[in-house]
Amino acid sequence: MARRVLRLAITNRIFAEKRPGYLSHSATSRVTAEDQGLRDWIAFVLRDVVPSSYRAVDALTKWPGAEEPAKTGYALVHGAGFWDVLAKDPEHGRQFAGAMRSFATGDELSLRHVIDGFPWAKLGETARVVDMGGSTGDTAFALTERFPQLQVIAQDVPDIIAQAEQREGQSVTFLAHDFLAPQPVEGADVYLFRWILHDWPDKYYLRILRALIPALKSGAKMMVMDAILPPIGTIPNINERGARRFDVVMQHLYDAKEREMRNGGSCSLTPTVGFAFAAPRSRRDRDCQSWN
Ligand SMILES: C[S@@+](CC[C@H](N)C(=O)[O-])C[C@H]1O[C@@H](n2cnc3c(N)ncnc32)[C@H](O)[C@@H]1O
Repeated sequence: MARRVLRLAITNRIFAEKRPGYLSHSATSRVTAEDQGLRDWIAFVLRDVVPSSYRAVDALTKWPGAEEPAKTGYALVHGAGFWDVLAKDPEHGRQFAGAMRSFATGDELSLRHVIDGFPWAKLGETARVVDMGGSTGDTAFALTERFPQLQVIAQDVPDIIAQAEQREGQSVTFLAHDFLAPQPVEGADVYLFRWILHDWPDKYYLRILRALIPALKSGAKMMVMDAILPPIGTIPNINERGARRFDVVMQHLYDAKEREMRNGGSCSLTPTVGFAFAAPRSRRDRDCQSWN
């Protein structure tokens, strides 16, 4: 059986059989063996995404219009919502954080868009940045590496924060915090949401924003980094397909969505709770927006 499966894999350039009966690595199998993040990504797709998609129609039929992360194709497969499963299974959480790290290794989702997309240096010497749902700190470390004067606080759920490690010569503060609860870090200059709001249906999105408001000082910025769905057919098909694939996966995993450009993308609901639009900043000048 192994020979049959491996020979199928070889047709996808995974492993090679240069001499009949002798298996060797191909570039693809070698990078998979050596790159833990890539393996985490593959595990995320196979264990979380694909089975959830298979049950998505069942979930929509059972709970139409639910707007509940625990009423999804994912929940039908795993018996609970995505975030609840991760909270009980640290290895699953580690794997998800690894998958996120792996996503950021490609140019499209690179951390350099956070670093280059905003004039961080102009925030001043004592500026504080809170990375909401900041995982094990990749974004926070990228920011402090380039802008050592910034004080960056990475917040996430307790199990993820427990897995975060300091990096030599850099200092990031890690804080377990549920962003549905009132924000404990008051008066920061920037509250960053990188790949957060697209994980949440509107009802929860508004709860996240409302929980932040009492901590805001005058002039504080809320920075959102998410994809924005363009009007259909207005960008190259390969890019649009990628964005719409993410949109549908957000539904299957969390009953959430990528938001549309005509509604202000992932900033669409911010005016509802009193935020004002400041400026779009992105590599395409339109798919990341900052609000204050
Ligand atoms: C899609 S990941 C994005 C991670 C990170 N911002 C990045 O850019 O790679 C979403 C993050 O939100 C965190 N998260 C989920 N629910 C949360 C909650 N209630 N409070 C705080 N963080 C949460 C997850 O643990 C995860 O790290």
